[in-house]
This record gives sequence, C-alpha cells and structure tokens, in this order.
Amino acid sequence: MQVPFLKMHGLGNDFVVLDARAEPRALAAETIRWVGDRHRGVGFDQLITLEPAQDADVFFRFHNSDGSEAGACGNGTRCAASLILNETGRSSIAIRTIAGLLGAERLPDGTVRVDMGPPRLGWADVPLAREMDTLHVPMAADGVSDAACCSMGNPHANFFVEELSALDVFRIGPELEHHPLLPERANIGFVQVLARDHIRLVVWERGAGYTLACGSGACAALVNARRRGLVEARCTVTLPGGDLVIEQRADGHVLMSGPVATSFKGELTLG
Ligand SMILES: N[C@H](CCC[C@H](N)C(=O)O)C(=O)O
Repeated sequence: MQVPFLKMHGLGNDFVVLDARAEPRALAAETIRWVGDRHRGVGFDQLITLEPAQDADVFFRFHNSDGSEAGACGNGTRCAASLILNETGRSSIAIRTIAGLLGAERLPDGTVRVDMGPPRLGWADVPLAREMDTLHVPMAADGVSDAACCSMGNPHANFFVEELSALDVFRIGPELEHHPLLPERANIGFVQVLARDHIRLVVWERGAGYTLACGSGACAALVNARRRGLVEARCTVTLPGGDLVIEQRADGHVLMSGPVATSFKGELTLG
C-alpha cells in the first residue's frame, strides 16, 4: 500500500504528517519506529496523523519516534495547522487533541500561532509519582537540580542553569527522562534565563531525544520561569533551531508563535 506523507518542520523540530481524514491510517508501533528511523526510514521527531473531528476542524494525533503517543506537540500543531489554514482559507481553526481543544491562527507575517491552553500545575497533572510541590521537585543529575514541572498537555520538567553549554545533555537528558519521580517520563528542558524577556532552552524530548526545538517545551519553560519570578509574561525563547515567541495571557492560556516549513512530500510503502 502506498501512503502519501508530508515532511514538515518548525525550527528543525521535524514531522511526518499523514492524512487519515478520509481513511484510517493506524500504524503499528513497530511501523512508526521504522518510519522514524533517520537511516532506514524517513526520520522525524513526531509523526502527526490528521483525523476527522466531531467538534473541531480536525483531530491531531502525535507519536514519538520510539512509537509512544504524546498528548501535545506545539511545533507539530503549528505545522499541521498551517495545512488546514491553507486548505480552508480561514484565518483561524479549532483542533481537537487527546489533551484538549486548541486554537490556531495565521499571523500577518506568515507565522502560525497556537493557543496551547493553560498549563496544569498539580503533581497528578504532570504527572509526578507522589504528592509534592511541582515548582521544586527533588530531581538532580550532573550539573542540574531542583526541577520545576508542569503539563502543557504533555509532561515537562525544567532545570534552570547559569550556562547551558556546560551541560552534557545527551547523558543527563535520558537519565532524567526516566527518573523514578516521573511515572510517564517527561520532556526535559534545560533553561538559561538571558533577560526578563529572553530565555535560552535545550530540550531532551521524551520518546524522541535531542531536538532542535520543542514548542510545548518552550511554553513550559516560560510558565515555570514565570512561576519562579524570573521572566515577564512574554518572552523570546531561543532554541538550537531558532526562536519562538511565547506569551502567557492573563487567563493563563499560553500562546506560541513561530515559523513553519514543508521540506518535501513522499510516499511510504506499507505492508
Ligand atoms: N516536539 C513537540 C513536543 C513533543 C513531546 C513529546 N516528545 C512527548 O512525549 O510529550 C513540541 O513541539 O511541543
């Protein structure tokens, strides 16, 4: 069976997009891992499946390159939303995900903004293994300690550091992703606050590893930096792949804007 796909990215956070609105395209975890393999398949941080929705313009489903499912994916939502914005010719759309209803719009400069909704800050929301203050979670690895955790529809743990380049992210990232306090693992964000409106961020993603950018991770970094009193409500977040603008509205909703791009289209041979 030949299945068409699009390869897209937001700041180098890359996605394979499958359109399953007309016919179902449920891939086995093993197939997802093969498509996600950068040497033997296509390669992606997340696979995004577009599905029909009852109460929104579209449903987005996200899978990591290890085959696991994720509740949220900020850059992927911006990329796939741009397809639906183009297709419908509308200026804004509603997207259903397993974590909730999101809104997306095209801004006058061509970038796409997604309303990721409010963060969830309770220990069981993240989730953490037991009741505790999510702003100070006793996790540590070489060069980092004292995590701030939240859910943006998916779990995030942030560590604030003086100098990002001093960290061995490829070693401590997987160690922290699998920390016993994180029963569903988490996306691990290392945050350097450069100014009250500028953050530098490197994310080790749950189920996908080192990424050039992580949208929900940028939202979590802003939320947790604000909770610690380090930044204002609107920040530029500089990731290895480029900049996102993240803003937390007075009602708590977190808005994320940045560029989207299509790399190529192709066909998968399945079965
Ligand atoms: N790249 C995505 C996040 C993927 C999160 C996923 N790794 C998880 O298991 O939660 C983003 O832009 O928000």
